Amino acid sequence: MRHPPSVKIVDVGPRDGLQNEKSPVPAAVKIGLVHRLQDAGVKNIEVTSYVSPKWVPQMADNHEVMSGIARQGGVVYSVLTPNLQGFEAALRDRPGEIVVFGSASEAFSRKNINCSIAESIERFAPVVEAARAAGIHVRGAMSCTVGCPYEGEVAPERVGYLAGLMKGIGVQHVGVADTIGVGTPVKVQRAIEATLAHYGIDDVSGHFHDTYGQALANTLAALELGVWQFDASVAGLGGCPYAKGATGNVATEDVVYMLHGMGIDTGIDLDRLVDAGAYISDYLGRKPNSRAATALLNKRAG
Ligand SMILES: CC(C)(COP(=O)([O-])OP(=O)([O-])OC[C@H]1O[C@@H](n2cnc3c(N)ncnc32)[C@H](O)[C@@H]1OP(=O)([O-])[O-])[C@@H](O)C(=O)NCCC(=O)NCCSC(=O)C[C@@](C)(O)CC(=O)[O-]
Repeated sequence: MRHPPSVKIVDVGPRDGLQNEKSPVPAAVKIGLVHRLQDAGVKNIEVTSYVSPKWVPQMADNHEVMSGIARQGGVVYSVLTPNLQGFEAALRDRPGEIVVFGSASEAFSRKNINCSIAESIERFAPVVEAARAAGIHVRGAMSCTVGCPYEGEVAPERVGYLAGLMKGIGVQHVGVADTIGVGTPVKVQRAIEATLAHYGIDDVSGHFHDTYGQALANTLAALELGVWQFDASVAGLGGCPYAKGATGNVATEDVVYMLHGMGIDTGIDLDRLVDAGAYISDYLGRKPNSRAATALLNKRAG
């Protein structure tokens, strides 16, 4: 099995990781986290989202956070938005990449919180046209394409269907997302294969939550199909506001530890990444949800 020589990691901790926190996290702390991530060599950071503050109050400070970052050359600061209203607000904050999202399962519509595939595509299709006209790269998050809270397993045909729709409206890159962290390696591989019918390997990434402890195995399974881009969340921050009990993304520290152990370059300094995870975990008053970070912190403490 040949693995890619290097892997691109998008740290989604400041957005996906913190969006679910019950108590407000001050913008200054979020900015501090972004600074620590970039100091650790993370070149892709999903900073915030431009969504309804009624549904996701934690991201209401998007402008303050984006305008407070001391930007480093070579770092892409991405933001998530579901509609033109959010895109127009995001544009003034000069994001490097826009992430749009849609549900493969229509599950969210049943809770009347998100929407059906058709509704979500209708909502974010204008964002794609506008972002591309502005020269901004567009990534599509294909939520719930591995497992879904209401339907369980998602058939690969439905994943392929969603990927085809994304392609049809001009989304340049898609993330196969196990939003609730129920996936196992073979299911992940099937979802990725279905996506690869529409997108080349350079335009597909993996986004795995760790609810059942499978996220690292799922990352490896995707890597074995040639996927070389992954979302991960420092200190394993996060959960899903609409999926009760779902935990955070795979911890960036764990992914980096695994990849470096396999001789795969990430450009990330693991020790400094552990510092970034410890910084936000200290603020939140809990331990990092990362086995590698815990081991390294214990080692430091002697
Ligand atoms: C889904 C919609 C857009 C439907 O938005 P809607 O169709 O306008 O209807 P609504 O009733 O849900 O919301 C209406 C209110 O939201 C406002 N609104 C509407 N859009 C925006 C916006 N962009 N920015 C600011 N405000 C907005 C709108 O102006 C209105 O305000 P009001 O008149 O009541 O005062 C809205 O409910 C919403 O933004 N919900 C939050 C969705 C969200 O953030 N979900 C979590 C992110 S997805 C995720 O985490 C999964 C992912 C990507 O990580 C992948 C994975 O893990 O698998």
